[in-house]
Amino acid sequence: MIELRNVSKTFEQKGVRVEAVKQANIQIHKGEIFGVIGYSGAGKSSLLRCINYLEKPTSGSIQINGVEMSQLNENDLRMMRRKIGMIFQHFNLLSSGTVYQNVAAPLQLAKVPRKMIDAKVRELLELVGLEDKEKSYPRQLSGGQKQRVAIARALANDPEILLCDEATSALDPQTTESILDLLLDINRKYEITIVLITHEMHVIKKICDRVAVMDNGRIVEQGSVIDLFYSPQTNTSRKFIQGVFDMEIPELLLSKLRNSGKTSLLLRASFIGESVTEPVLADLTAKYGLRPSIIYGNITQIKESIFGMLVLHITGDRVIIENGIRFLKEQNLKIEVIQDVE
Ligand SMILES: Nc1ncnc2c1ncn2[C@@H]1O[C@H](COP(=O)(O)OP(=O)(O)OP(=O)(O)O)[C@@H](O)[C@H]1O
Repeated sequence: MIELRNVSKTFEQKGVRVEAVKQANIQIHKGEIFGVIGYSGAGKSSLLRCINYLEKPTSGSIQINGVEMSQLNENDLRMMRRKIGMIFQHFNLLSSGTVYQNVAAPLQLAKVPRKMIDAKVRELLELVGLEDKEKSYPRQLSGGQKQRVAIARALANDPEILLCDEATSALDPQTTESILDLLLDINRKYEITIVLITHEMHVIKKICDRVAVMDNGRIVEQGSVIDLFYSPQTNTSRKFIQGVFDMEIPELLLSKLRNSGKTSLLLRASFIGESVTEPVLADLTAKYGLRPSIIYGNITQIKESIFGMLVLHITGDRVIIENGIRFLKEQNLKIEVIQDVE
């Protein structure tokens, strides 16, 4: 439903050209949560703002439900933007308005009758859990509550798409969790397509179905979140994953593992779903006489799937180890040799 084709955005300021987005190609399906992850300056905000034409792309095409955005006049664009809600890192609430007035504002702009506005505002405040705050001003609210008001406001015109610009970056971890739960809830209840940008893999892992990784203006990798964890193709992705699985092996341990004579390998075994690892390792011992030791292990939930990773140290005859690795791969484990520590 959202299609970006060869989208580029170049800024020019005082003779300096910055290519913020370079040739981006993305298709976002209706009802999914799509994340864009990248470090500061990667071009995420520029890309997101191109979707609703807050930034006009320098070149390329953006289509929403088959409508070419560059073909819309000002009025059509305004109507289209009503179908695209947006929330921001710093909430962007009207400080002089109450919670009620903030949520009602887009409905008033759209000239919705007062009675309908009232019913809608109450429904939205209930959805975001702020029924008792309608008379409060933004300054009287916590960060999490402000973001809830912003979400209610973004949903006022029943958008089909919600764009989230680092929506949880200013929040503490616990509040982040509750806002992500709310976004997930909204996505399921209303089947709203959500596009979010973040620099935190945790956010991607918790709620996104698919992800694009941005580096220096380019999309360097995209696909399902689980595939990204299972089989990252770029160093940028690997670094982001390391933020979730801090599996750097201490040098002190590596030097202890370096033994004499036998082949000594460090393997990373990744698995998805219910592949239970323990019997697999026990079978490896029973079948091949190999006795790997577990150096590191982690298991986590990626949206509705289970993803696990083990780092194993294995010693023995190289041919037997190779047979053992083949056996592990047959059990649906992804095996990578991280280091030959011989
Ligand atoms: N309006 C603008 N004028 C000039 N340069 C801009 C403008 N907006 C963004 N840029 C530049 O484009 C590049 C990408 O910025 P952008 O904000 O899109 O990245 P980002 O990944 O969202 O980073 P952050 O997470 O720090 O916001 C940066 O070099 C930035 O300085």
